[in-house]
Amino acid sequence: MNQSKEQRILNFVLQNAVRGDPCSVVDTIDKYCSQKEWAMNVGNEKGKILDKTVEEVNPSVALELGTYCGYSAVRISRLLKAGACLLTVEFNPEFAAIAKQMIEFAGVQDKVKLLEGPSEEIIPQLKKKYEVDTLDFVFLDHWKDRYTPDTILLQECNLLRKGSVLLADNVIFPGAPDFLNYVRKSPHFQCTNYPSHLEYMQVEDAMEKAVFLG
Ligand SMILES: Nc1ncc2ncn(CCCCCNC(=O)c3cc(-c4ccc(F)cc4)cc(O)c3O)c2n1
Ligand SMILES: [Mg+2]
Repeated sequence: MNQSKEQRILNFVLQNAVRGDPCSVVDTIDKYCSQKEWAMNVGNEKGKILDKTVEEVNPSVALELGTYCGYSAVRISRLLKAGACLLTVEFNPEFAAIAKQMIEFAGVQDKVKLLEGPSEEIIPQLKKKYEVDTLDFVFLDHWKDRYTPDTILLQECNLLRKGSVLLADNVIFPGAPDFLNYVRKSPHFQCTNYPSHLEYMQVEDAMEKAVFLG
């Protein structure tokens, strides 16, 4: 049974990165995916926008939708203060298994909780099952046509508070036009666009920050 691309990425990290060093894990994934096999990690250019936003918000409780191999989970959790946590949601069991190993190798497992399942099922469970009050930061990087329904679901579940920050990947490519429309037209969000490029490519992309106004 030949290996998946995601397994090859993990193996490259296990053999080339420094155990317990999240930065070396992130850099090693970027090295592999820029030189050997493209993969849908947020990447280093958009990753720096993600870093700045996480540092600005300094969240106690963060949510990520779409874990994939764990690149952005490692990237986000390395910046979290003591006692803060990232809940990351992945519904593909194979990707979740890869991400779990990636997170443990990076040494950030105490800050990250990997939840397996579709966002639409997990979000309504966050308060009762995962003891979340409200979310300080949400990184949207899952199905692009789930960004809007899940943003509405987060509001319906009272998981956002005045000042909660949403950051969405890929709003240009592959694109999330209905999400841009929704948050930019809504009186409940203050939006900022960050032009960038698709990971490891010279294709235009962007991230959108949407601050919940209550
Ligand atoms: N509801 C729910 N709940 C939980 C979940 N967990 C996973 N999923 C499914 C997520 C499936 C992957 C999502 N990500 C992307 O599709 C993505 C694609 C590209 C891309 C692709 C082809 C190109 F030619 C160029 C660019 C680049 C990106 O940066 C992307 O993030 C879930 N869904
Ligand atoms: Mg993405």
